Amino acid sequence: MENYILLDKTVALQRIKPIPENTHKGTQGHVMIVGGSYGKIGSVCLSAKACLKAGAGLVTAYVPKCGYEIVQTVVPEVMVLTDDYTDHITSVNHKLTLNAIGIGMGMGQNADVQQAMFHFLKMNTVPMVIDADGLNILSENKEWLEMLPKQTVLTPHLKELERLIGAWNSHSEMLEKVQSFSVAFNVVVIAKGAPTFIVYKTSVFENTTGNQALATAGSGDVLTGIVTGLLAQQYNPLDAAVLGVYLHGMTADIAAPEIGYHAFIASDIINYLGKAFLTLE
Ligand SMILES: NC(=O)C1=CN([C@@H]2O[C@H](COP(=O)(O)OP(=O)(O)OC[C@H]3O[C@@H](n4cnc5c(N)ncnc54)[C@H](O)[C@@H]3O)[C@@H](O)[C@H]2O)[C@@H](O)CC1
Ligand SMILES: Nc1ncnc2c1ncn2[C@@H]1O[C@H](COP(=O)(O)OP(=O)(O)O)[C@@H](O)[C@H]1O
Ligand SMILES: [Mg+2]
Repeated sequence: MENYILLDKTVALQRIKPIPENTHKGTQGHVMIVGGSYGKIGSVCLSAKACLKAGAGLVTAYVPKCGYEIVQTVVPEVMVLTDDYTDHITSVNHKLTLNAIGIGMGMGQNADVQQAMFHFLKMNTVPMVIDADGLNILSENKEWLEMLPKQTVLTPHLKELERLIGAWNSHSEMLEKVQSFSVAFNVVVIAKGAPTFIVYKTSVFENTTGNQALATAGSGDVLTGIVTGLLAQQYNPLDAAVLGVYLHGMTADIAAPEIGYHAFIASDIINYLGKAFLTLE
């Protein structure tokens, strides 16, 4: 296949940038992570913390009211804005100047949430990563895909991908369908699995890091936080996706000989992220 690239250390090294010595939190990028609903605020905590650990300067979580104390307690470094409603998001109102937005994890898909997503997409021009229920809502309303800012990053696992592009009969057909989808809507697609593929138009990157330790709740939420954090630091969307996937997988590769596959949880991806970055120093 044309433009088929194995995403290894060499490819990652070509894309990583050093953090300037004289930078400050205001220039490291401000991210808003939008998501959560009653019982699924943890997904936002994981995403927001991962985003900070990927180097973002400021992170604000936008959650329903029930998430306020949870996020403030679990991740004190993260600022919190709340929706007017208690259990789920009904609108995305903010006056922040943002560099990137990650949206969808734990958000649910009821009618209020879908309306909030529609009005948000109609006005938003900030670079975006869309995950989980954000993707499921787009699958239910495919005409909304036209509203996405160019090179929006979508992070479906294979089930979410099927909802978005329809079923496929072979691996090569899946990649062809993702490529056509990427061209049609000018989006970067992270097709998550074992392995993960990053597709932008005709380019396909096959990731070489990661292992079965990542098969654990919240590991995708963490990936969304990492990619959004990189996007806010002025990586272009494809580079943010490529580097984010590589580093996310690397955490599990570093952890495997130390703690094995069973006990590794999504918070460990966050804990090992520093060591993963160090492999690219
Ligand atoms: N602590 C939390 O608050 C958590 C919240 N989460 C949220 O829970 C909501 C539901 O997410 P789910 O992903 O479980 O729901 P989905 O219904 O989208 O996906 C799960 C289903 O897809 C199937 N599937 C097939 N191939 C798969 C693949 N390669 N990877 C994953 N699943 C595959 C699974 O077997 C399962 O039936 C999302 O909003 C998500 O963000 C989850 O991220 C888990 C942690
Ligand atoms: N066996 C595996 N090998 C490598 N990576 C895996 C494996 N299982 C899961 N992953 C990775 O873990 C993440 C799971 O994402 P997702 O299904 O969205 O989780 P969640 O919604 O619970 O956060 C993806 O990045 C996926 O590539
Ligand atoms: Mg997920």
